[in-house]
Amino acid sequence: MEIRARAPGKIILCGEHAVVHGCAAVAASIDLCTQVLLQSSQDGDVGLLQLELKDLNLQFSWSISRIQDFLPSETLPLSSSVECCSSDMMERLIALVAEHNIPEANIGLAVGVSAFLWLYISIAGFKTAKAIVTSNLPMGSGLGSSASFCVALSASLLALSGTISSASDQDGNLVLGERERELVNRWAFEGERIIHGRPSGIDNSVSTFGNMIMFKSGELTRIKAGLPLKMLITNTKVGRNTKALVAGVAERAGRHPEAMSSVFKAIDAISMELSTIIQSGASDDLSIIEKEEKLQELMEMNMGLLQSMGVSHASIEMVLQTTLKYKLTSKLTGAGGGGCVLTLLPSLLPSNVVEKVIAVLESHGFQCFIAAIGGGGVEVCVNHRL
Ligand SMILES: Nc1ncnc2c1ncn2[C@@H]1O[C@H](COP(=O)(O)OP(=O)(O)OP(=O)(O)O)[C@@H](O)[C@H]1O
Ligand SMILES: C[C@@](O)(CCO)CC(=O)[O-]
Ligand SMILES: [Mg+2]
Repeated sequence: MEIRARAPGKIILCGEHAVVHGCAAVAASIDLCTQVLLQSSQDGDVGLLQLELKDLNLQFSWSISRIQDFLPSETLPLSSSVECCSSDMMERLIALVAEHNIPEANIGLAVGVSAFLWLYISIAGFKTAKAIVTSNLPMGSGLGSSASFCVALSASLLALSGTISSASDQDGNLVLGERERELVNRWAFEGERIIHGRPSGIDNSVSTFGNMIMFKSGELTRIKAGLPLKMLITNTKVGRNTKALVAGVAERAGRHPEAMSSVFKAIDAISMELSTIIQSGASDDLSIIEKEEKLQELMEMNMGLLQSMGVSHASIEMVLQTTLKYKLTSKLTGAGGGGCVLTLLPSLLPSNVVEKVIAVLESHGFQCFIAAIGGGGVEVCVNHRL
């Protein structure tokens, strides 16, 4: 059997970090994704669990009996009853991953590989298989690489275990119902917990369900954009990790509880207003230009509040200043500390302005692209004949 799953990355239009503290945030899927190819019985590889990270040219392999010796197996696999990874289990997973020498430059991968092991064993049990992962999302850059990795893995493993087994459409993709997507999402959240420590769940939710969502206190509301949105994404290429940034904000909130709670509350109000504007249709009193101006103002306010949380970075400030010279508004997206920055491209902006701003940003060593926003969520395709 061969299973393919793909799950999109995301941008956060408003509300990152505050969403971890129960406030509203707005996110949309983008047309960059992580793909997992799961091959169940490999001739000659019986008794092995293999993971290949193709883009990084890295391979991991464990004998199933070694994993069984190492991990308490009484309750595994769990598949339809989602459980979180205990700290004891986490220590064992880290030890299993540490048996492979991950190059120092990729050391952040250790948590991703631990999440793979946890999802694999919890959902599929001790089956022989090989997972090949590819992604065109920049890793650790604010575009939800960790969530799309966990969502694509969870979906493929739930299909392998037979827990999700819907009919296929004409392209061979499983037609996933709401409950099946919900199960994928809950497992992906557990994977995100291993990578992030304290995720809000917004990244895995938008990757699972796609389109545009508002997310608050674990609740997802779908948003139908009435306004065409075009965003330039600038990758500063400054590496950072979401877990450390989220922990840093929590520490600041611990030191200044009243001030930080006001910051979070202001962001909540900005997210609500932003979602209302995005959803308003063409028949609304305000023209598209007026709406775009409001969005720019809200993005600017959100960015100011993110600065006050301590999650900006010199590279992000450089993008803000550069785009401002062209009267364009930008904000960081995702956890900040480097990573990616969004710039709203208003509908009447001449294309030569976009070209000029991209040229200046790229002259600083940044990488710019325009991603399509709001496509579908996770897709799974099962081929029983292989
Ligand atoms: N394709 C992948 N293969 C293996 N591990 C991955 C992959 N993509 C992401 N990861 C794991 O996720 C980590 C990056 O997650 P992190 O949350 O810090 O960044 P992000 O998800 O790209 O950004 P954000 O959370 O701000 O949207 C990597 O260090 C790795 O452990
Ligand atoms: C920084 C954060 O708010 C968004 C990361 O994309 C973390 C989270 O919500 O899990
Ligand atoms: Mg992440």
